[in-house]
Amino acid sequence: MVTLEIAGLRKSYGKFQALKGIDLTLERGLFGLLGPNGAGKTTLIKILSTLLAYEEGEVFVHGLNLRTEGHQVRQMLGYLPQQVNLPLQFTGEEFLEYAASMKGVLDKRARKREVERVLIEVNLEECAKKKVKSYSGGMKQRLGIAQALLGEPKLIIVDEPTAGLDPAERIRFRNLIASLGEQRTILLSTHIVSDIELSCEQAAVLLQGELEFKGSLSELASLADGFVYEVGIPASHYEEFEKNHIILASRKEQNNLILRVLAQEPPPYETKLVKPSIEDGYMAILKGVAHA
Ligand SMILES: Nc1ncnc2c1ncn2[C@@H]1O[C@H](COP(=O)(O)OP(=O)(O)OP(=O)(O)O)[C@@H](O)[C@H]1O
Repeated sequence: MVTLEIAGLRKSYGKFQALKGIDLTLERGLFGLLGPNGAGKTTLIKILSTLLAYEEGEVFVHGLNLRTEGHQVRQMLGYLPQQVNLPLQFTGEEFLEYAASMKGVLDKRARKREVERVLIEVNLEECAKKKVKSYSGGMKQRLGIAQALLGEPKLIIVDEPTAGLDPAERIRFRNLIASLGEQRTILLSTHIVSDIELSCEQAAVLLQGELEFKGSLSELASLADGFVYEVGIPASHYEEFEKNHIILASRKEQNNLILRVLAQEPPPYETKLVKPSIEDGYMAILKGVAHA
C-alpha cells in the first residue's frame, strides 16, 4: 500500500525555487531523506505537514489529496519538527494528554489509554510523572516522538531528529525509530548519513531543490564505485594535496597520512581503489563526482 505519493511538487519563496519538481512514492518502512543544509528538506516536510502552501504538483497521503483534503490528511500525520517546544513545567504524561486532546481524542479514558500506549512505545513510562524540565535531550526527543505517535498516524515525519543529542542518546533514538519503522511509514530527514544507515533500506538525496537520487542504500554507496581511493602521502604534503582533492577521511601512520579521497582520476602517490561506503556515495552526489 502506498502511503505517500508526491508528483511534480514545486515551491518558491519569491523568485527563489526551493523545490523544483519533486516525485517520490513511499510505502511502509523507514525512508531516509538526506540533504545538506539549505537543500529544501524542511520546505518539503512543512508542505507534507500541511504547514506550508505549494504552487504546483500533487501530494497524496494514504490516497487523500493534501490540497483538497488537508484536514483529513492532518489526522493521518505524526510530525516531529526540528525544534519541539515542550512545556517544561508539565510532566511527560500531562503534555501527552494535552497533545492527545488537541488531536481530537476527547474521551478521557480513551485518551489515558492512548497516552499509556505511546509512553510504552518510546520507553518513557517510568518517567511519565516527572517534569519535562528534568528530562535529558534524548528523553525530550522520545517524548516528541510519543506525541507524533498519538492517534496511530499512517505517516510519521521526523526532521533532523538527532541534532543536539549525545552519542549514546543518538544510538538509542536511532534504534527506537528503526523499531517504529517496522510497522509504519516514517520519513526521516537528516544531513547525517549515520542517522539512516543502520535502519533505512531506502533513501533519497535532495540537493538544491531536486531529488538527485532515489533507491536503496547499497545503490547509493555504489554511486561512488570507482571514485574512492586510499592514498598514502607524506604528512608535509597535505596542504598542497588538499587544494586539489576531496578528502573524505584521514589517519596518521608514522610520518605519512593515509587519506580516503573522492576523485574521478587516480590521485598521484601510491594509491588503491577501495569499496565505497554509503557516506562516500552521498558525498559523490554532493560534490558532483557521480550522478545518479
Ligand atoms: N521563508 C523563506 N523565505 C525565503 N527563502 C527561504 C525561506 N525558507 C527557506 N528558504 C530558502 O529555501 C532553501 C531551502 O531551505 P530549507 O530550510 O527547506 O532547507 P533544509 O534542507 O531544510 O536546510 P536546513 O537543514 O538548514 O533546515 C534555502 O536556500 C533557504 O534559504
